[in-house]
Amino acid sequence: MRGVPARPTGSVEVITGSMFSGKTEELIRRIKRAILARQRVQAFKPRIDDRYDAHRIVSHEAVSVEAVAVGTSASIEERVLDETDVVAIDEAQFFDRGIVEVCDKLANRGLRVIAAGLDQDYLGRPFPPMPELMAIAEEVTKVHAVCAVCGGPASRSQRLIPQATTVLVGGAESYEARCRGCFEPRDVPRTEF
Ligand SMILES: Nc1ncnc2c1ncn2[C@@H]1O[C@H](COP(=O)(O)OP(=O)(O)O)[C@@H](O)[C@H]1O
Ligand SMILES: Cc1cn([C@H]2C[C@H](O)[C@@H](COP(=O)(O)O)O2)c(=O)[nH]c1=O
Ligand SMILES: [Zn+2]
Repeated sequence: MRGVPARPTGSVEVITGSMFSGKTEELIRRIKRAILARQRVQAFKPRIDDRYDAHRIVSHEAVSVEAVAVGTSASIEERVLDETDVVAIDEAQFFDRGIVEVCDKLANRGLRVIAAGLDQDYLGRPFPPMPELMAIAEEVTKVHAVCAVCGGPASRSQRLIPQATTVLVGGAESYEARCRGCFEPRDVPRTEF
């Protein structure tokens, strides 16, 4: 019987949630499983995120994998090799809007694209370009941290220092995970705005 012509089916998977929710751990888990399945994986991170290591994706628990740090979504597209099966991207919220089209194109070429990133900023607003990335994804996984105040499931990132720019790279010294009830989006002193 003549079957459907063999054509690799690509896809976009998004892993999202607040800070400390395990997005990077889940991304690394998927990367490791793909490598075990002998798939060729390329991992990328935004150059701006130099918190733990410039050339590795590193979780808050210090689990890490090798990655290429790039400045723009176009650099990801340029660097993807013909033989690559899986493209993994961490901190996708730090990329320009072009990341949506790049992920879409790669998936249309038959690649599996896995992108992890924050869904909300420190004020609880959708963090572009994550909403658009989630819209074009085949699969969205929302993970939760533990609320630093009440111990419930946390969906928000509470900024602890008075800085009112959307982008502020940092870890536990500047942010904690909070649930909806404990989140105080206006905790930053107004004079600092
Ligand atoms: N409030 C918290 N809730 C859950 N995990 C936390 C919390 N604070 C620190 N962690 C640690 O962070 C790890 C998750 O790190 P990571 O995958 O880098 O998260 P994300 O990428 O979502 O910021 C957890 O395994 C845990 O050890
Ligand atoms: C809420 C929020 C976070 N950031 C920064 C802080 C960290 O550098 C990353 C998130 O890292 P994680 O792997 O999810 O822990 O984003 C920011 O710049 N602006 C914000 O509003
Ligand atoms: Zn709470």
